[in-house]
Amino acid sequence: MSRQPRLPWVMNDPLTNRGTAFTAAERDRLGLVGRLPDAVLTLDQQARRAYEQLRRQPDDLASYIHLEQLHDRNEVLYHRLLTDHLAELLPIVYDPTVGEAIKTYSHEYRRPRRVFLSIDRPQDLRRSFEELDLAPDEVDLVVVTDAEQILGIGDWGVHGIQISVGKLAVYTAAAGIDPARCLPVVLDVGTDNETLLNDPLYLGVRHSRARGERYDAFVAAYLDTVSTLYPDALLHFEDFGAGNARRFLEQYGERYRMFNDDMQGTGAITLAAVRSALDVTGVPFREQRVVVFGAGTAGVGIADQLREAMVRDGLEGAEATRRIWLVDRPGLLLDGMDGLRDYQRGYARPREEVENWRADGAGRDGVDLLTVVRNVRPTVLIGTSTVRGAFTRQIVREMAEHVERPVIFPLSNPTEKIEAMPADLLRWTGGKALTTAGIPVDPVEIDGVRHVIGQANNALVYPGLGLGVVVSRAERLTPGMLLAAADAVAGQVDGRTGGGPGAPLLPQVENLRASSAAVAVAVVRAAVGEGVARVVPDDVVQAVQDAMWQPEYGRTPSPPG
Ligand SMILES: NC(=O)C1=CN([C@@H]2O[C@H](COP(=O)(O)OP(=O)(O)OC[C@H]3O[C@@H](n4cnc5c(N)ncnc54)[C@H](O)[C@@H]3O)[C@@H](O)[C@H]2O)C=CC1
Ligand SMILES: CC(=O)C(=O)O
Ligand SMILES: [Mg+2]
Repeated sequence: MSRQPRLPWVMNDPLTNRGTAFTAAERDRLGLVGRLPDAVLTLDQQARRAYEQLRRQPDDLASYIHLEQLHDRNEVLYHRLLTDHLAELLPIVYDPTVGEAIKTYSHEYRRPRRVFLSIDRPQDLRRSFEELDLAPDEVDLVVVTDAEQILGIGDWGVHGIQISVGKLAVYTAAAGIDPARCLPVVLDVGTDNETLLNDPLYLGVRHSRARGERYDAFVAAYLDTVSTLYPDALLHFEDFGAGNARRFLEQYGERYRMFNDDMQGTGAITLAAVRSALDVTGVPFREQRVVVFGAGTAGVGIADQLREAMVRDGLEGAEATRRIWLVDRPGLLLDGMDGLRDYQRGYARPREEVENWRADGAGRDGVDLLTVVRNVRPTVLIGTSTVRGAFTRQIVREMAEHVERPVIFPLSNPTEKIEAMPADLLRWTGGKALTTAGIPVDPVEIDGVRHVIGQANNALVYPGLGLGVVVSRAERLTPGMLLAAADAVAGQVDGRTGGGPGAPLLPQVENLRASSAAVAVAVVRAAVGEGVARVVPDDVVQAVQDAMWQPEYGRTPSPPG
């Protein structure tokens, strides 16, 4: 006689489990008699208990682990908690704590979440999805990383699965993307992180990072497989290394419904924040001088979006490019420099430009950021370098000498990588700086004015963008849809003239659900306008509301088969 010692399927699957909220009738029907204590709790009561347990965790990493365990037990309850305490919990399940969690993944490992693809087992790629048993129309979103540049903390191999998980948690919490219709994926292609390779508990494939043809073929096979199996899904790329991110978007962006968050999402949120800042300064885009420190995936993605904004504001392409200066490890990027990456080349400055800067410190070893700021007199300074403290007091004061309201965005994540804390930027400029940061930071009081700092993190834009794609079933993600998303984010802010001194440049995380819905509406309209929508809702606002999944127990799950 066969025995079934395991818990019934319904409690093992976090998408169907309700724990103590199963009613007596459900317990009877689903084989749960005697499996649960007598009381039947409401979701509210469960959420209260879960929150109390969370509050007892000693630190952020412990809170992250606690929340992930809940995520693995009961998705509705997990998302209910996240939705109820969004501003408090986003920094735990996402940036910055997710960075800590990624570093310790092999040691803190409890349960796997979804799809691990090993470059050493390419024959398993298709099967790894097929055995999930999802129909072609049952997947809205697939977030994939190869973990080469996780946030600003570098190469973390298979640990990168948690950035895919974290990004998806935000999609659901912020924009109500149904968690049952999402897949987090890691392409485990090896790692160059020697700490991991030498750790006996490391869970990924134990060799250096595959590159070249083998790697490219694996990514191509991934794209072919997911787009065939799930033809409606948005294929989100996250935290690939500099170069690969852009290369894949350029190579495949026309063929697949693809989105690179670090380039396009970051570009869009930064554009929104600059737009809000310019509402305060009153100086148009075409007159900006932009210095980007850290010319990688995010930095050049931002440069591209700001350049486009200047073109829309009346400049020729070449004129707009001339208003952007990129600074990277060798200093200001100059024509003919050794090691210039192809995506940086278009922004490299003519060497003649810096000839007269020599006296200011532009030596043979390159032109450093201070010298660039002194000579360029930027109106906007962006940090995407991963270099903590790179925006020194001297550099910031120098910038503030030449411009009334310096716009300074230190965007590197997590906290240990930020170019300057907004509180310092405000102090050093007597409250004049218009600033945001990639991480959440507390308000700062300067001379009696309370400055609320918006979070310039792509999390403020990609959830709404994704929802817009889901609702419109757009064939592609177009530049017009990205621009609409940025405009919709900026439109949530009172242009500070309305908001008053110290008001944030971006919508507050507390309002993220409303803001994401507004972004989705704008994205659907843009998709329709550009002719890429496969669904054209009569009432876009209502269609977006209707599409937002709510963390509630719906119909009783029925047994499979
Ligand atoms: N706030 C947001 O929404 C986002 C923030 N980021 C942050 O931006 C940072 C960069 O990310 P990615 O662009 O993906 O990485 P990346 O590796 O593509 O780019 C980093 C760039 O900074 C340069 N760099 C490193 N050290 C430098 C130094 N000492 N001086 C000048 N340049 C230096 C590198 O050479 C590289 O070009 C990370 O901290 C990441 O968290 C990235 C995406 C979104
Ligand atoms: C926010 C984000 O995507 C990053 O830091 O990579
Ligand atoms: Mg990223």
